Amino acid sequence: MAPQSIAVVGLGGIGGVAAAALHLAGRHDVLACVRRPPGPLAFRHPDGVTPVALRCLADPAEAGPVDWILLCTKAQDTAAAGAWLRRLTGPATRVAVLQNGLGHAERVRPFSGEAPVVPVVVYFNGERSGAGEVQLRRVAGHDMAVPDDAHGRAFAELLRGSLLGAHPAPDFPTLAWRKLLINIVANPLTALTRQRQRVLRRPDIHALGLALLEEAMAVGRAAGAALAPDEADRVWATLMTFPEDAGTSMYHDIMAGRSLEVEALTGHVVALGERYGIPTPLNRAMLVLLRATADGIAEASTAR
Ligand SMILES: NC(=O)C1=CN([C@@H]2O[C@H](COP(=O)(O)OP(=O)(O)OC[C@H]3O[C@@H](n4cnc5c(N)ncnc54)[C@H](OP(=O)(O)O)[C@@H]3O)[C@@H](O)[C@H]2O)C=CC1
Ligand SMILES: CC(C)(CO)C(=O)C(=O)O
Repeated sequence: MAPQSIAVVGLGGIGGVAAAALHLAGRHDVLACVRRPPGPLAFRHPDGVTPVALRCLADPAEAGPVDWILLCTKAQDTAAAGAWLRRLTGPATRVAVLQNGLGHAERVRPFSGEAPVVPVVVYFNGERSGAGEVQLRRVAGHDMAVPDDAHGRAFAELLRGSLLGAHPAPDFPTLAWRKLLINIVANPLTALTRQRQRVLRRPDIHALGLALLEEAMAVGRAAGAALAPDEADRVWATLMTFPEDAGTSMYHDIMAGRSLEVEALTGHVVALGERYGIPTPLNRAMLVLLRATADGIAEASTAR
């Protein structure tokens, strides 16, 4: 693959790790599109800590079309990043969406038009600290999964030689559902308890998590995902392989008083449950708590 121009939109946990890894690999021209230019960044990864000096733009009006856009904002911030997507998209642009949830292409099409979209299931854990550090925590298995088509394979090739890899997966829709299952338990349970993933080791949280998963799995199966009969146990076993000192993206948001990615995760499962006539009372209860918490955060930030 010839050197590509890559714009990473959103330099948080995931965007920070992706931009740093691609920049360090040195094969491509990486630009970070941010709201506020960050100071110097230190990239903490399994092999050590490396300083990275990323080229940054803070004004979409200064951006032009690139080969690849990596959209790394929260799902609810996609529209706010629309000005970046419009300016960065040209006839040869592909958009990789590194966001949790489903429906990646539908979220970005209003802003990137006909550009091919690569939905990316992200498995690695990324954390951006206020101290100018971005940290990659690896999990067992692949860092990311993409559809096994020409654009997905091109995304995997883009990352070749970097600290991150993407696996082109023929059963991508089921993998995306499996990831959503992880997110409808790990994210709300860490955020609402304000504890990192260690809290998932509690037997009472385990029991609640399995019950949330059983409801969501019924919805996933109705939506066509090929989930195993013992999928809930498998999801929990996967969660137990994650570092217990890792947070989740929603945990970091609640601790920092930022908006919460509620509707794309628990909200989506509850909405699909309604569509298919599948009851999801426990997820609905989580949704009420998450929405009330998110509203409280918004009110507190307006009052400041
Ligand atoms: N963190 C993780 O370990 C994982 C996260 N994910 C998913 O990846 C996605 C990204 O999550 P994560 O990296 O944790 O989120 P973060 O909140 O850490 O980062 C999101 C970034 O987007 C930026 N942003 C928001 N709006 C705009 C805008 N209009 N223009 C430019 N930048 C903008 C924010 O900027 P600012 O700094 O100014 O607020 C922030 O830096 C989410 O969908 C999440 O669920 C998936 C797997 C793991
Ligand atoms: C896998 C997990 C729970 C942790 O990285 C995640 O997807 C997130 O934090 O949003």
